[in-house]
Amino acid sequence: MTKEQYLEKVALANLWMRAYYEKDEPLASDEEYDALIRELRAFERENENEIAKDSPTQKVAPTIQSEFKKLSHLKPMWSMEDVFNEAELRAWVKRIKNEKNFFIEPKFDGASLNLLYEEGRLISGTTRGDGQVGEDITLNVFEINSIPKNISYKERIEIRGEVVILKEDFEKINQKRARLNQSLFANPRNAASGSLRQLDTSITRDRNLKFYPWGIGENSLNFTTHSQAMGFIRELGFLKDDFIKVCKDVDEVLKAYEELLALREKKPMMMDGMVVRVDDLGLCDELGYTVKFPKFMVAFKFPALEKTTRLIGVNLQVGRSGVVTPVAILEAVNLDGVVIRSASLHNFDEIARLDVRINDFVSVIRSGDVIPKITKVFKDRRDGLELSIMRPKLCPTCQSELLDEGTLIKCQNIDCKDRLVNSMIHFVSKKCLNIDGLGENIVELLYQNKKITTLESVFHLKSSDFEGLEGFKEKKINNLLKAIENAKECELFRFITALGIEHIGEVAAKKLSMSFGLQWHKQDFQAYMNLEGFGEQMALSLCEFTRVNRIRIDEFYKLLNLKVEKTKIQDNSAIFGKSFVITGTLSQPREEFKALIESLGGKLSASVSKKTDYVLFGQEAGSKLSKARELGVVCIDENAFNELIKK
Ligand SMILES: NC(=O)c1ccc[n+]([C@@H]2O[C@H](COP(=O)([O-])OP(=O)(O)OC[C@H]3O[C@@H](n4cnc5c(N)ncnc54)[C@H](O)[C@@H]3O)[C@@H](O)[C@H]2O)c1
Ligand SMILES: [Zn+2]
Repeated sequence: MTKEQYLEKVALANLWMRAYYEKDEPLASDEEYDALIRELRAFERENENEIAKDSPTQKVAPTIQSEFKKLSHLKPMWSMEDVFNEAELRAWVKRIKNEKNFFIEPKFDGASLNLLYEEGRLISGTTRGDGQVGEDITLNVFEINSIPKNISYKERIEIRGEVVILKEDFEKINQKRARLNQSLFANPRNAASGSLRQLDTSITRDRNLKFYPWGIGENSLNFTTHSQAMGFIRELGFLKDDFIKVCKDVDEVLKAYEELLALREKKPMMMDGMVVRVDDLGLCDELGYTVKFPKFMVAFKFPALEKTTRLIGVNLQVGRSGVVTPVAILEAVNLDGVVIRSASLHNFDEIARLDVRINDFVSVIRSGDVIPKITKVFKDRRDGLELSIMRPKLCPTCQSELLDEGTLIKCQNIDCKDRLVNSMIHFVSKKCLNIDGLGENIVELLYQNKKITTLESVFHLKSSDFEGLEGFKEKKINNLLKAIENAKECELFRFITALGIEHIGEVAAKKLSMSFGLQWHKQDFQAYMNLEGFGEQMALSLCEFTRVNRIRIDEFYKLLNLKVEKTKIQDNSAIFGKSFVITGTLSQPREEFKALIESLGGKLSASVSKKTDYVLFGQEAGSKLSKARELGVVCIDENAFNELIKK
């Protein structure tokens, strides 16, 4: 590398650092950034006199420009040296000339936070910043529940730790940001940092952040080991992870690493490695610091779960409802042992929002979910060879014209092969008719051989249909036919779920089955609307589906012998057949009143109309009660209700 190339790379690394620390919007994946830093270090080792003053290797982080007031730390904060394998860990051990008593704990992937307590009161909270000066985010810090505002220790002390976001919350926040057309957080770390470094404290409150202490700055404690000191700190009311211990030698550290790595999927927050540090504080002092990190500790990194790859194409999949879903085809990339070749793009609006094109470099992450996601498109790396992803006009399977509804694009041909096959796969799946032995591949095979053509045809399958099909021996055929026979006797709600009606999942199917039994498909809009938890979309979808399929469902019944569990209803009660609306806060959860009313043959509905018989109201009842009074509906409180049902 020439000096010029070196300086260019320093500038690029600084640009990436700024985007990462200042905007929480990385321009590269960690892997790429780390590779760049390794190149810089290699040059700097060979050319000690040429090291650029502003090289990222010479500072914890750049001085952050933001809208926050700046606050100096009493004691500096540091970055941490990485080791990636046993050899590098052992090399570090050799360098520090210490082979025993290592404190280890998870390295959560979040944002560092420095808390200052005086006289037992939380005074301020600051980000790490450039290590000397951080951003004053005290107001936001007060919104984090796991940070005690008062502690029993009265001396002045700086407590440092990691603010993390849970994986499930990360997914939820990104889903919400996608809906609001905002850029996604690339990873939970950026999300945690972004949630702390913003001016609206209510956002911080809503994000359910957690704080885990890992260190102490300014203090006048008198402990001889880090483990003792942190034990004391945690007792002041901070969160504690289970996986914290002192290992007596390097072998134990290596064992702990394997154990912690095995816990990675299970932990509710992201970990990017295990922190290993010298436990003896006297020795730590002796070892001291470089310009960038303590010499007495390292981050023993885990394999990356987020990487940069290239989008090389888009596949279109037609689901059972006809919705066409674009799936990104990626240049294969290994995320912690799993080779990723595709990622869902959800829909065409998502593609437009990300402005992702074929040949783009993208960042993919596997967080809590199994399905990898594209969180970033690196637009500044485009070279002009990118191709736009077009909204399709024709169904990729049956070539019929697609209906473009905006967010969703649908194939409307009900005989479209993919629609049929996917409907059948759903129909026989575990949550639906649960026909063991009819997996995806077999459904495809039977469809291709024209043995099943409609949902009904599954029930007409006979031994001879399997003749000549690969892999089907007598026993397998008999088992499958037996499973189909059994499925005929399944519960009604499974059958309703199996039909795959839009917006009607298992819970709604149960409700329909409980409320209307076998007549569930002969109700009107208002009857569906009156069901607890049913909204307009669901009711409309049911009306539309049953209008078209009413006779078909009756024909189905002739083939099947469905079990109906209807709520046992007391038909002689005083409220039999009466309709109720509940409003306000009652002495018991609403669910209990609902169950009681339903068991006595009463009906519940969500809104008040002239047809409502009773409004049961509790504390702080609002507009529903006033509307009921206006309409002259009988309004009763809990006491009156109890009297009524006694009759
Ligand atoms: N993608 C990019 O463009 C880009 C840019 C800059 C940095 N980065 C990434 O950031 C990382 C380097 O950042 P860094 O210098 O802030 O270091 P770091 O995040 O790797 O390590 C230091 C930090 O670890 C945290 N930490 C978590 N658990 C800890 C524990 N138990 N004890 C002590 N500290 C703990 C602390 O907040 C501390 O500040 C690298 O992974 C790098 O790839 C990426
Ligand atoms: Zn089609």
